[in-house]
Amino acid sequence: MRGKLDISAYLVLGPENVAGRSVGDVVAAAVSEGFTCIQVRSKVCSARELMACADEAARSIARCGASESVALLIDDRLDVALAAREAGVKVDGVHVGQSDIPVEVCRRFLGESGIVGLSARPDEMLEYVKTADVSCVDYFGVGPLHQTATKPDCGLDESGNVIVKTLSEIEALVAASPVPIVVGGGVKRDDLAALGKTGAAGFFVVSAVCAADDPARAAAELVSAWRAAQGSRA
Ligand SMILES: Cc1ncc(COP(=O)(O)OP(=O)(O)O)c(N)n1
Ligand SMILES: Cc1nc(C(=O)O)sc1CCOP(=O)(O)O
Ligand SMILES: [Mg+2]
Repeated sequence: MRGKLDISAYLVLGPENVAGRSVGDVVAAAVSEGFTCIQVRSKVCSARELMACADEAARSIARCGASESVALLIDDRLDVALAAREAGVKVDGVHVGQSDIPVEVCRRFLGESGIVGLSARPDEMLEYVKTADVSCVDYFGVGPLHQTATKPDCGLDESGNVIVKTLSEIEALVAASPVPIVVGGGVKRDDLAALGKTGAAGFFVVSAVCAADDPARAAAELVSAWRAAQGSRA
């Protein structure tokens, strides 16, 4: 799976995001419409609840026949990823932030075939992307493109102001980064044409799919807009 990792259309979700639906149903809607990567992320679930969510997501991916092409990652929690694997759930890796388990430790426990995504440092991001040791990292998650209620603490500077990433900053990050970059934070369909031109490997969303009236339709529109953006590059 690591060699085939595709972060072009990346859904991040937990039970608090799905507006009364099930995580499994929203994952199925996204994967059946072409989403390529799923991350289970919850700031309210217990470890056991996260394991159950991962199981639900993995079953939906399997029902779509995509277990060998769509990666399933867990946000923050290497312990949950390993425990879920131990319980027979096909978890492919983790996405960690700067205050989570270090990427070297994630790599050691997940093995060479595991996937490790890392959020780039919000301060001095360009310098960080240029100089970080990426030997254990498969991609950088970068944001926010826009302020977002889904993660009110993202992009905050020392004074508590939200600093969003401009398209030219993203372009510079992509050019400087030795690993692919996926961009999120308030991303909607209308952002994708411009985002595609930055050279980012993909986009990640929570609410554009999870809060939509029709998640499958929203997912299909996002995938189609991203593909159109890729087609018009060059
Ligand atoms: C793909 C992707 N990119 C960035 C993040 C943010 O991760 P982090 O900075 O660890 O913040 P939390 O998601 O843990 O609040 C992400 N989860 N996924
Ligand atoms: C999990 C996450 N990380 C971000 C970052 O900028 O690092 S923004 C974000 C949440 C994105 O949710 P929505 O698509 O609903 O805005
Ligand atoms: Mg995190």
